[in-house]
Amino acid sequence: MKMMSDGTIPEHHPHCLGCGSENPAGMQLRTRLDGDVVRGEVTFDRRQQGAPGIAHGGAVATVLDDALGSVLVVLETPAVTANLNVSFRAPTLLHQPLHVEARVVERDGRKLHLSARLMDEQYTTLAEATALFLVVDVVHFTQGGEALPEAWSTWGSSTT
Ligand SMILES: CCCCCCCC(=O)SCCNC(=O)CCNC(=O)[C@H](O)C(C)(C)COP(=O)(O)OP(=O)(O)OC[C@H]1O[C@@H](n2cnc3c(N)ncnc32)[C@H](O)[C@@H]1OP(=O)(O)O
Repeated sequence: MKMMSDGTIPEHHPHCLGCGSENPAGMQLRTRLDGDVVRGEVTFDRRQQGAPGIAHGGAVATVLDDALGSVLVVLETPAVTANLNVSFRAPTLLHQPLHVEARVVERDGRKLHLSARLMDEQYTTLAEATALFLVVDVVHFTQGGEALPEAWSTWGSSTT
């Protein structure tokens, strides 16, 4: 389970490499690796609307969680969100190209402390998240009762 050779992270649901599913709620978050930081772009539309013309906070949180999930590709470590804290700093407008970034803050055994930010075109912060991800065995994902993508068969095998 790795990123593409050009540093991009496959455009479909980024932490579901090879599963073929789309981003949650139809959001087209595209991510790539820039050094140790996952960067991406997203534009919200009416499907993610909360107040008129403004993205729903849950949609904003979803994009941040999705970007955080992409960090797992960088770490080559299966993990899940245990805790996600989102601060909404300014309204996130629909139909505007936005920037997202996510990174590792600290790793402490199974605990991955990650952070992410959503910014407007001028890189003003709209929302930011801190998260605790916990490393799991890939078997965790079989609880849904569905077959896992072939690309996941070696996911986590290079980590302790
Ligand atoms: C590629 C596939 C997708 C990748 C994921 C993308 C992001 C997602 O959307 S994941 C979906 C949402 N998340 C989930 O469904 C997770 C559901 N929760 C679980 O399965 C479990 O609670 C799980 C695995 C997180 C933790 O369970 P478990 O492995 O038994 O850990 P547990 O023993 O309870 O806790 C381990 C440590 O973490 C701490 N911890 C656990 N949960 C939390 C929490 N919510 N907040 C703070 N600390 C926590 C515990 O206190 C403990 O700390 P310590 O070792 O210091 O005592």
